[in-house]
Amino acid sequence: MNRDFSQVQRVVVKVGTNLLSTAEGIDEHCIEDIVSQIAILMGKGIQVLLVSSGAIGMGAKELHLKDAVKQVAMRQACASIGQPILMSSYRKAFKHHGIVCSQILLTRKDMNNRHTYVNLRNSVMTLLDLGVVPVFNENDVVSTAEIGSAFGDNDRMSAMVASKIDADLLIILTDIPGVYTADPKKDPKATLLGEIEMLDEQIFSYAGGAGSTFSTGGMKTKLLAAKIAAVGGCGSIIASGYEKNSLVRLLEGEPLGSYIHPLQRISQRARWILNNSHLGSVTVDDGAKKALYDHKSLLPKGIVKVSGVFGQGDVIQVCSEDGKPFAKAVPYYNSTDIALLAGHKSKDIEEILGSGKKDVIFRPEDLVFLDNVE
Ligand SMILES: Nc1ncnc2c1ncn2[C@@H]1O[C@H](COP(=O)(O)OP(=O)(O)O)[C@@H](O)[C@H]1O
Ligand SMILES: N[C@@H](CCC(=O)OP(=O)(O)O)C(=O)O
Repeated sequence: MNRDFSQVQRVVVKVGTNLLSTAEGIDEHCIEDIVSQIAILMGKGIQVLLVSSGAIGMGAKELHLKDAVKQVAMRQACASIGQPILMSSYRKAFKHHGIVCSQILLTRKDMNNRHTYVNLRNSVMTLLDLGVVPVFNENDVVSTAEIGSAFGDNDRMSAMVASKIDADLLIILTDIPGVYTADPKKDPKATLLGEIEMLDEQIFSYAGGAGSTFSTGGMKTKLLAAKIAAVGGCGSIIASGYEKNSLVRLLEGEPLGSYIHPLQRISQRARWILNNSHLGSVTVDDGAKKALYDHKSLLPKGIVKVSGVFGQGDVIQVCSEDGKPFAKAVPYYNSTDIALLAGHKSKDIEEILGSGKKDVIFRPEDLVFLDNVE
Protein backbone atom coordinates (compact mmCIF):
# COMPACT_ATOMS: atom_id res chain seq x y z
CA MET A 1 0.00 0.00 0.00
CA ASN A 2 1.30 3.50 -0.85
CA ARG A 3 1.84 5.85 2.04
CA ASP A 4 1.02 9.42 1.19
CA PHE A 5 2.16 11.88 3.85
CA SER A 6 2.33 14.86 1.51
CA GLN A 7 -0.44 16.65 3.45
CA VAL A 8 1.17 16.13 6.86
CA GLN A 9 1.76 19.46 8.60
CA ARG A 10 2.31 18.55 12.24
CA VAL A 11 4.31 15.55 13.45
CA VAL A 12 5.10 14.22 16.91
CA VAL A 13 8.42 12.34 16.96
CA LYS A 14 9.21 10.13 19.93
CA VAL A 15 12.74 8.90 20.50
CA GLY A 16 13.45 6.17 23.00
CA THR A 17 16.37 5.62 25.35
CA ASN A 18 17.65 2.68 23.29
CA LEU A 19 18.02 4.77 20.20
CA LEU A 20 19.90 7.55 21.99
CA SER A 21 22.27 5.12 23.72
CA THR A 22 25.52 3.42 22.91
CA ALA A 23 27.33 0.97 25.19
CA GLU A 24 28.66 4.01 27.08
CA GLY A 25 25.19 5.47 27.67
CA ILE A 26 23.28 8.33 26.00
CA ASP A 27 25.24 9.51 22.99
CA GLU A 28 25.29 13.10 21.67
CA HIS A 29 25.84 11.98 18.06
CA CYS A 30 22.45 10.22 18.05
CA ILE A 31 20.84 13.44 19.31
CA GLU A 32 22.61 15.47 16.59
CA ASP A 33 21.39 13.03 13.93
CA ILE A 34 17.74 13.23 15.01
CA VAL A 35 17.93 17.02 15.26
CA SER A 36 19.44 17.45 11.80
CA GLN A 37 16.56 15.42 10.35
CA ILE A 38 14.03 17.50 12.27
CA ALA A 39 15.68 20.60 10.78
CA ILE A 40 15.12 19.17 7.27
CA LEU A 41 11.43 18.52 8.03
CA MET A 42 11.01 22.04 9.40
CA GLY A 43 12.64 23.36 6.25
CA LYS A 44 9.76 21.70 4.38
CA GLY A 45 7.27 23.62 6.51
CA ILE A 46 6.37 20.72 8.84
CA GLN A 47 5.87 21.52 12.54
CA VAL A 48 7.68 19.04 14.78
CA LEU A 49 7.06 18.23 18.44
CA LEU A 50 9.72 16.01 19.97
CA VAL A 51 9.16 13.59 22.85
CA SER A 52 12.51 12.42 24.10
CA SER A 53 13.36 9.82 26.70
CA GLY A 54 16.87 9.55 28.02
CA ALA A 55 16.88 11.58 31.26
CA ILE A 56 17.30 8.51 33.44
CA GLY A 57 19.95 7.09 31.11
CA MET A 58 21.79 10.44 31.07
CA GLY A 59 21.65 10.66 34.87
CA ALA A 60 22.89 7.09 35.22
CA LYS A 61 25.78 7.88 32.88
CA GLU A 62 26.68 10.96 34.93
CA LEU A 63 26.74 8.81 38.09
CA HIS A 64 28.71 6.08 36.28
CA LEU A 65 25.97 3.53 36.97
CA LYS A 66 26.11 0.50 34.71
CA ASP A 67 23.10 -1.58 35.80
CA ALA A 68 19.38 -0.93 35.36
CA VAL A 69 18.09 1.68 37.80
CA LYS A 70 15.09 -0.02 39.37
CA GLN A 71 14.48 1.77 42.65
CA VAL A 72 11.91 4.56 42.18
CA ALA A 73 13.79 7.22 44.18
CA MET A 74 16.97 6.41 42.28
CA ARG A 75 15.18 6.68 38.89
CA GLN A 76 13.86 10.07 39.99
CA ALA A 77 17.32 11.19 41.09
CA CYS A 78 18.78 10.05 37.76
CA ALA A 79 16.01 11.84 35.83
CA SER A 80 16.66 15.03 37.81
CA ILE A 81 20.39 14.84 37.04
CA GLY A 82 19.94 13.71 33.45
CA GLN A 83 17.14 15.98 32.17
CA PRO A 84 19.17 19.24 32.11
CA ILE A 85 22.09 17.41 30.48
CA LEU A 86 19.72 15.96 27.87
CA MET A 87 18.22 19.39 27.18
CA SER A 88 21.62 21.03 26.93
CA SER A 89 22.56 18.45 24.25
CA TYR A 90 19.34 19.21 22.37
CA ARG A 91 19.86 22.95 22.69
CA LYS A 92 23.37 22.68 21.28
CA ALA A 93 22.22 20.47 18.42
CA PHE A 94 19.22 22.65 17.49
CA LYS A 95 21.28 25.85 17.76
CA HIS A 96 23.62 24.47 15.13
CA HIS A 97 20.62 24.63 12.72
CA GLY A 98 19.46 28.03 13.95
CA ILE A 99 16.44 26.47 15.70
CA VAL A 100 15.24 27.28 19.21
CA CYS A 101 13.93 24.41 21.34
CA SER A 102 11.99 24.44 24.60
CA GLN A 103 11.39 21.98 27.42
CA ILE A 104 7.98 20.68 28.51
CA LEU A 105 7.85 18.25 31.43
CA LEU A 106 4.45 16.63 31.85
CA THR A 107 2.57 14.46 34.26
CA ARG A 108 -0.58 12.57 33.49
CA LYS A 109 -2.47 14.95 35.77
CA ASP A 110 -1.54 17.88 33.52
CA MET A 111 -3.30 16.15 30.64
CA ASN A 112 -6.26 14.96 32.70
CA ASN A 113 -7.07 18.34 34.16
CA ARG A 114 -9.05 20.45 31.72
CA HIS A 115 -7.48 23.78 32.87
CA THR A 116 -3.84 22.69 32.78
CA TYR A 117 -4.50 20.97 29.46
CA VAL A 118 -5.90 24.16 27.93
CA ASN A 119 -2.86 26.07 29.26
CA LEU A 120 -0.59 23.44 27.79
CA ARG A 121 -2.31 23.57 24.42
CA ASN A 122 -2.04 27.38 24.32
CA SER A 123 1.67 27.30 25.23
CA VAL A 124 2.43 24.62 22.65
CA MET A 125 0.54 26.45 19.90
CA THR A 126 2.45 29.66 20.70
CA LEU A 127 5.77 27.81 20.60
CA LEU A 128 4.89 26.22 17.25
CA ASP A 129 3.86 29.60 15.84
CA LEU A 130 7.28 30.90 16.91
CA GLY A 131 8.99 28.08 15.01
CA VAL A 132 10.24 26.52 18.24
CA VAL A 133 10.57 22.74 18.74
CA PRO A 134 9.00 21.76 22.07
CA VAL A 135 10.89 18.85 23.62
CA PHE A 136 8.67 16.82 25.96
CA ASN A 137 9.53 14.30 28.63
CA GLU A 138 7.60 12.87 31.52
CA ASN A 139 8.25 14.79 34.75
CA ASP A 140 9.76 11.71 36.40
CA VAL A 141 10.82 13.61 39.51
CA VAL A 142 7.24 14.22 40.64
CA SER A 143 5.24 11.49 38.93
CA THR A 144 5.67 7.79 39.40
CA ALA A 145 3.53 4.85 38.39
CA GLU A 146 3.48 3.97 42.07
CA ILE A 147 1.46 7.06 42.99
CA GLY A 148 -0.71 6.69 39.89
CA SER A 149 0.19 10.07 38.47
CA ALA A 150 2.49 8.88 35.71
CA PHE A 151 2.04 8.03 32.06
CA GLY A 152 4.65 5.40 32.93
CA ASP A 153 6.25 5.59 29.54
CA ASN A 154 6.91 8.19 26.90
CA ASP A 155 5.25 6.08 24.20
CA ARG A 156 1.76 6.75 25.54
CA MET A 157 2.65 10.29 26.50
CA SER A 158 3.71 11.00 22.92
CA ALA A 159 0.38 9.62 21.66
CA MET A 160 -1.57 11.82 24.07
CA VAL A 161 0.41 14.83 22.96
CA ALA A 162 -0.29 13.88 19.31
CA SER A 163 -3.98 13.43 20.04
CA LYS A 164 -4.41 16.63 22.05
CA ILE A 165 -2.40 18.83 19.72
CA ASP A 166 -4.15 17.37 16.63
CA ALA A 167 -0.98 16.04 15.03
CA ASP A 168 -1.27 14.40 11.62
CA LEU A 169 1.32 11.73 12.32
CA LEU A 170 3.11 10.13 15.29
CA ILE A 171 6.52 8.62 14.59
CA ILE A 172 7.99 6.42 17.30
CA LEU A 173 11.66 5.86 16.61
CA THR A 174 13.21 2.94 18.41
CA ASP A 175 16.05 0.44 18.05
CA ILE A 176 14.12 -2.08 16.00
CA PRO A 177 12.71 -1.85 12.42
CA GLY A 178 9.07 -2.01 13.54
CA VAL A 179 6.44 -4.35 14.96
CA TYR A 180 7.28 -8.04 14.51
CA THR A 181 5.18 -11.15 15.07
CA ALA A 182 7.34 -11.69 18.21
CA ASP A 183 10.29 -9.94 19.84
CA PRO A 184 13.02 -10.54 17.22
CA LYS A 185 15.68 -10.35 19.94
CA LYS A 186 14.18 -13.58 21.29
CA ASP A 187 12.62 -15.18 18.21
CA PRO A 188 14.73 -15.06 15.01
CA LYS A 189 11.75 -16.32 12.94
CA ALA A 190 9.65 -13.24 13.76
CA THR A 191 8.52 -11.25 10.70
CA LEU A 192 7.96 -7.50 10.30
CA LEU A 193 4.41 -6.14 9.90
CA GLY A 194 4.61 -3.25 7.46
CA GLU A 195 0.96 -2.12 7.56
CA ILE A 196 -1.41 -2.52 10.49
CA GLU A 197 -4.98 -1.57 9.60
CA MET A 198 -6.49 -2.44 12.96
CA LEU A 199 -4.81 -2.99 16.32
CA ASP A 200 -6.59 -6.13 17.45
CA GLU A 201 -5.80 -8.62 20.21
CA GLN A 202 -3.65 -10.71 17.92
CA ILE A 203 -1.30 -7.80 17.18
CA PHE A 204 -1.07 -7.02 20.90
CA SER A 205 -0.22 -10.68 21.61
CA TYR A 206 2.97 -10.23 19.54
CA ALA A 207 4.29 -7.45 21.76
CA GLY A 208 6.84 -8.09 24.47
CA GLY A 209 8.64 -5.96 27.02
CA ALA A 210 11.50 -3.47 26.91
CA GLY A 211 14.72 -4.34 25.14
CA SER A 212 17.46 -2.66 27.18
CA THR A 213 18.71 -1.53 30.56
CA PHE A 214 17.20 1.96 30.82
CA SER A 215 14.20 1.74 28.46
CA THR A 216 10.58 1.27 29.53
CA GLY A 217 7.59 -0.53 28.13
CA GLY A 218 8.86 -2.32 25.01
CA MET A 219 6.57 -2.89 22.03
CA LYS A 220 3.40 -3.18 24.13
CA THR A 221 3.41 0.50 25.16
CA LYS A 222 4.19 1.51 21.56
CA LEU A 223 1.09 -0.33 20.34
CA LEU A 224 -1.00 1.18 23.14
CA ALA A 225 0.31 4.55 22.03
CA ALA A 226 -0.60 3.84 18.41
CA LYS A 227 -4.11 2.99 19.57
CA ILE A 228 -4.51 6.29 21.43
CA ALA A 229 -3.24 8.14 18.37
CA ALA A 230 -5.51 6.16 16.01
CA VAL A 231 -8.59 7.17 18.03
CA GLY A 232 -7.43 10.76 17.71
CA GLY A 233 -7.43 10.30 13.93
CA CYS A 234 -3.64 10.25 13.85
CA GLY A 235 -1.66 7.49 12.13
CA SER A 236 1.51 6.12 13.75
CA ILE A 237 4.74 4.73 12.45
CA ILE A 238 6.97 2.58 14.62
CA ALA A 239 10.37 2.41 12.95
CA SER A 240 14.08 2.14 13.52
CA GLY A 241 15.92 5.37 14.13
CA TYR A 242 19.14 3.59 13.11
CA GLU A 243 17.99 3.58 9.49
CA LYS A 244 19.80 6.44 7.76
CA ASN A 245 17.59 9.55 7.41
CA SER A 246 14.63 7.53 8.67
CA LEU A 247 12.49 10.56 9.59
CA VAL A 248 12.90 12.28 6.25
CA ARG A 249 12.40 9.07 4.29
CA LEU A 250 9.32 8.12 6.30
CA LEU A 251 7.67 11.44 5.53
CA GLU A 252 8.48 10.97 1.88
CA GLY A 253 6.33 7.84 2.07
CA GLU A 254 9.07 5.22 2.00
CA PRO A 255 7.64 1.97 3.40
CA LEU A 256 9.98 1.70 6.39
CA GLY A 257 8.78 0.40 9.77
CA SER A 258 5.19 -0.42 10.67
CA TYR A 259 2.42 2.02 9.78
CA ILE A 260 -0.64 1.83 12.02
CA HIS A 261 -3.60 3.39 10.27
CA PRO A 262 -5.76 6.04 11.99
CA LEU A 263 -9.44 5.58 12.80
CA GLN A 264 -12.02 8.21 12.03
CA ARG A 265 -11.20 11.26 14.18
CA ILE A 266 -13.54 11.71 17.16
CA SER A 267 -14.12 15.06 18.87
CA GLN A 268 -11.55 16.57 21.25
CA ARG A 269 -14.02 16.26 24.13
CA ALA A 270 -14.65 12.58 23.38
CA ARG A 271 -10.88 12.02 23.21
CA TRP A 272 -10.41 13.84 26.50
CA ILE A 273 -13.01 11.58 28.14
CA LEU A 274 -11.46 8.47 26.61
CA ASN A 275 -7.83 9.20 27.45
CA ASN A 276 -8.54 10.46 30.97
CA SER A 277 -8.02 8.12 33.93
CA HIS A 278 -11.38 7.25 35.53
CA LEU A 279 -11.82 7.97 39.22
CA GLY A 280 -14.78 5.66 39.85
CA SER A 281 -17.63 3.87 38.16
CA VAL A 282 -21.37 3.46 37.99
CA THR A 283 -22.97 0.11 37.24
CA VAL A 284 -26.22 0.31 35.29
CA ASP A 285 -28.99 -2.22 34.63
CA ASP A 286 -29.68 -3.70 31.19
CA GLY A 287 -32.51 -1.24 30.45
CA ALA A 288 -30.28 1.76 31.15
CA LYS A 289 -27.47 0.26 29.08
CA LYS A 290 -29.83 -0.16 26.12
CA ALA A 291 -31.07 3.41 26.57
CA LEU A 292 -27.49 4.71 26.48
CA TYR A 293 -26.84 2.80 23.25
CA ASP A 294 -30.09 4.36 21.92
CA HIS A 295 -28.47 7.77 22.52
CA LYS A 296 -30.50 8.60 25.64
CA SER A 297 -29.35 10.14 28.95
CA LEU A 298 -28.59 8.11 32.07
CA LEU A 299 -31.38 8.45 34.63
CA PRO A 300 -30.83 7.64 38.32
CA LYS A 301 -33.38 4.81 38.12
CA GLY A 302 -31.00 2.68 36.01
CA ILE A 303 -28.05 2.87 38.42
CA VAL A 304 -27.46 -0.22 40.57
CA LYS A 305 -24.05 0.55 42.07
CA VAL A 306 -21.53 3.36 42.53
CA SER A 307 -17.83 2.71 43.18
CA GLY A 308 -14.94 5.01 44.00
CA VAL A 309 -14.87 8.64 45.05
CA PHE A 310 -15.33 11.16 42.26
CA GLY A 311 -16.54 14.68 41.81
CA GLN A 312 -18.97 16.29 39.41
CA GLY A 313 -17.16 16.62 36.07
CA ASP A 314 -14.63 13.83 36.71
CA VAL A 315 -14.33 10.97 34.25
CA ILE A 316 -15.93 7.69 35.37
CA GLN A 317 -16.41 4.24 33.88
CA VAL A 318 -19.89 2.96 33.08
CA CYS A 319 -20.25 -0.79 33.69
CA SER A 320 -22.96 -3.30 32.86
CA GLU A 321 -24.41 -5.61 35.53
CA ASP A 322 -21.74 -8.25 34.87
CA GLY A 323 -19.18 -5.63 36.00
CA LYS A 324 -17.72 -5.08 32.52
CA PRO A 325 -16.97 -1.45 31.57
CA PHE A 326 -18.58 -0.43 28.25
CA ALA A 327 -18.28 3.36 28.29
CA LYS A 328 -16.66 6.34 29.97
CA ALA A 329 -18.66 9.40 30.98
CA VAL A 330 -18.59 12.73 32.79
CA PRO A 331 -21.44 12.96 35.34
CA TYR A 332 -23.24 16.06 36.62
CA TYR A 333 -23.12 14.63 40.16
CA ASN A 334 -20.39 13.42 42.53
CA SER A 335 -20.22 9.83 43.81
CA THR A 336 -21.96 10.62 47.11
CA ASP A 337 -24.95 12.21 45.37
CA ILE A 338 -25.20 9.44 42.77
CA ALA A 339 -25.22 6.85 45.57
CA LEU A 340 -28.18 8.72 47.13
CA LEU A 341 -30.00 8.95 43.80
CA ALA A 342 -29.37 5.37 42.59
CA GLY A 343 -32.63 3.52 41.86
CA HIS A 344 -34.79 6.63 42.29
CA LYS A 345 -36.95 8.37 39.70
CA SER A 346 -35.73 11.65 38.21
CA LYS A 347 -38.68 13.50 39.75
CA ASP A 348 -37.31 12.54 43.22
CA ILE A 349 -33.97 14.28 42.64
CA GLU A 350 -35.23 17.61 43.99
CA GLU A 351 -36.59 15.98 47.14
CA ILE A 352 -33.33 14.10 47.76
CA LEU A 353 -30.75 16.77 46.86
CA GLY A 354 -32.67 20.04 46.81
CA SER A 355 -33.82 22.25 43.96
CA GLY A 356 -31.98 23.49 40.88
CA LYS A 357 -30.33 20.17 40.03
CA LYS A 358 -30.03 18.41 36.67
CA ASP A 359 -32.67 15.77 35.96
CA VAL A 360 -30.19 13.27 34.51
CA ILE A 361 -26.84 11.82 35.63
CA PHE A 362 -25.24 12.57 32.26
CA ARG A 363 -26.34 13.21 28.70
CA PRO A 364 -25.31 11.32 25.51
CA GLU A 365 -22.71 13.97 24.66
CA ASP A 366 -21.01 13.28 28.01
CA LEU A 367 -20.43 9.62 27.15
CA VAL A 368 -18.04 7.67 24.90
CA PHE A 369 -18.51 3.96 24.18
CA LEU A 370 -15.43 1.76 24.42
CA ASP A 371 -16.57 -0.76 21.77
CA ASN A 372 -14.71 0.59 18.81
CA VAL A 373 -11.76 2.12 20.54
CA GLU A 374 -10.43 -0.37 23.14
N1 LIG B 1 6.69 -7.87 18.70
C1 LIG B 1 7.79 -7.09 18.85
N2 LIG B 1 8.32 -6.47 17.76
C2 LIG B 1 9.41 -5.66 17.88
N3 LIG B 1 10.06 -5.43 19.07
C3 LIG B 1 9.58 -6.01 20.19
C4 LIG B 1 8.42 -6.87 20.13
N4 LIG B 1 8.17 -7.30 21.39
C5 LIG B 1 9.09 -6.74 22.19
N5 LIG B 1 9.96 -5.97 21.49
C6 LIG B 1 11.09 -5.24 22.10
O1 LIG B 1 10.76 -3.85 22.19
C7 LIG B 1 12.00 -3.12 22.18
C8 LIG B 1 11.72 -1.65 21.92
O2 LIG B 1 11.10 -1.08 23.07
P1 LIG B 1 11.95 -0.33 24.21
O3 LIG B 1 13.07 -1.22 24.70
O4 LIG B 1 11.01 0.19 25.24
O5 LIG B 1 12.63 0.84 23.38
P2 LIG B 1 12.60 2.43 23.43
O6 LIG B 1 13.68 2.83 24.37
O7 LIG B 1 12.88 2.82 22.02
O8 LIG B 1 11.23 2.86 23.89
C9 LIG B 1 12.76 -3.83 21.08
O9 LIG B 1 14.14 -3.60 21.19
C10 LIG B 1 12.38 -5.30 21.27
O10 LIG B 1 13.33 -5.99 22.06
N1 LIG C 1 11.12 9.54 31.17
C1 LIG C 1 12.14 8.50 31.05
C2 LIG C 1 11.88 7.57 29.90
C3 LIG C 1 10.70 6.63 30.03
C4 LIG C 1 10.49 5.82 28.75
O1 LIG C 1 9.38 5.69 28.24
O2 LIG C 1 11.61 5.28 28.19
P1 LIG C 1 11.69 4.66 26.70
O3 LIG C 1 11.00 3.31 26.68
O4 LIG C 1 13.14 4.54 26.46
O5 LIG C 1 11.07 5.63 25.76
C5 LIG C 1 13.51 9.13 30.80
O6 LIG C 1 13.61 10.27 30.31
O7 LIG C 1 14.50 8.44 31.05
